[in-house]
Amino acid sequence: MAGKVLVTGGAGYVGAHACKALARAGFTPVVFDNLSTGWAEAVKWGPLVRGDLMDRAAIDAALAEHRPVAVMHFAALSLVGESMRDPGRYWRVNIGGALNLLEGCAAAGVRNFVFSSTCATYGDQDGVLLTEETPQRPINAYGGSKLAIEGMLRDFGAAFGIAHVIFRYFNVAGADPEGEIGEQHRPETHLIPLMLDAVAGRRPALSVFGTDYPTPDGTCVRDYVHVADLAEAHVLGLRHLMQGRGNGVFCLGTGRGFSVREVIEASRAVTNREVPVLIAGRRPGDAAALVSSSSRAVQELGWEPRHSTLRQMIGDAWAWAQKPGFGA
Ligand SMILES: O=c1ccn([C@@H]2O[C@H](COP(=O)(O)OP(=O)(O)O[C@H]3O[C@H](CO)[C@H](O)[C@H](O)[C@H]3O)[C@@H](O)[C@H]2O)c(=O)[nH]1
Repeated sequence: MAGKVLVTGGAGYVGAHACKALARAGFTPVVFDNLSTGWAEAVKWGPLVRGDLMDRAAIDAALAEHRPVAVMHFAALSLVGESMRDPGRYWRVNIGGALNLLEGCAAAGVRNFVFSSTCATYGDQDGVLLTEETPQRPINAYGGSKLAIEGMLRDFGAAFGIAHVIFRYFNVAGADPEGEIGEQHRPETHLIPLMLDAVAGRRPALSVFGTDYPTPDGTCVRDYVHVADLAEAHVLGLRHLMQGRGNGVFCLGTGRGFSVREVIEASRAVTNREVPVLIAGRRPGDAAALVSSSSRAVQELGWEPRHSTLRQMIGDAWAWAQKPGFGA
C-alpha cells in the first residue's frame, strides 16, 4: 500500500476520477468534502470525511487521524459566470479554504501537495498557445482566486518545505470509461453535458454563447481534455513529488482547440442525433480561445492523454448521460 492521500473535493467531478486513479495506483484516497457540490455516491475508493475547508479544526482532525503522505486540493468554487456575479464569495471561499488547508499541512508536516489550477488564470490572450511560462492575466474572479493560490503555494513551499505540483486544467470533459462515475453538477453549466441533455430531450435546446468571437467560426475555442487522462496526470504528479523531483507547474490540455460549433458537429457523429441549438449572446467572463501546450507534462511526467479525442469524450459523457446518475 502506497499510503493515504487526502483529497479535498474528492466527491466532485475531477476529484472523484482522481480518487479512482489513485486507488488503481495503490494509494488510499481519503476524501474531505462538504458535499456542497459533490456526491457521497462518487466516493467509492476510500473513506469520506464530511468537512468544510473554512473549518480549520476539521482539517487538523482529518490530517491527524489519517496522516496522509500527500494532499490533493480540488475543492473550490469553479464557475466562471458565477464568479463574475458574486466575486466576494469566490475570493472568500477559494482563498480562505486554501489558506486553512496550507496552514494545516504546514502544522501537520504534510510535505507533498498537488493543486488544481486552471487555464482561467491566463485570461484572454488572443489565441496564442498557452504554456507554463505565458504571463497570467485572469479576467474573472475564479481565475483570479486560483492565481492567488498558486502564489500562496510558492510562499508556503518556501517557508515550510511543502513540495508542490500545480496543474492548470483546460476544459475537462468526458466520464469514467468504465462508467462508474461521471460529470453531474447542480446546476449544470458546462457545454458537453448541457448539449447532451438537449440531445436527450431533457432540455429544449443548447444555447450557444456568442457567435461573434474572433475565432474561425465565431464561437469560443477550448482545449478539451478527458477527465480520465487528467486523473492519471495527478498520479504522475504525486509520484514526481514523492520521488523528490521538486516543484512543478504543468498545463493539462491536448494542444488542439475545438470551437463550440465543432463540438456540436462531433456530437452528431457520436449520437446520431441532432443538437437543438439556440444562438445566444456572449457569456460574461469567457475568453475567445484557450488552448494549451501540454508538452511539459508529456516530457517531464511521461503523461499520455490517451482518451482525449472529442469522439471519446463525448462518447463517454453520452454513456454516462444515459445512466440514472447520482441522487437518482
Ligand atoms: O450552455 C453553454 C455552455 C457553454 N458554452 C460555451 O462552451 C464553452 C465551454 O464552456 P464551459 O462552461 O463548458 O467551460 P468553461 O470554458 O467556461 O469552463 C472551464 O474552464 C474554465 C476556465 O476558463 C474553468 O476552469 C471551468 O471550471 C471549466 O469548466 C465556452 O465557450 C462557453 O461559452 C455555450 O456556448 N453554451
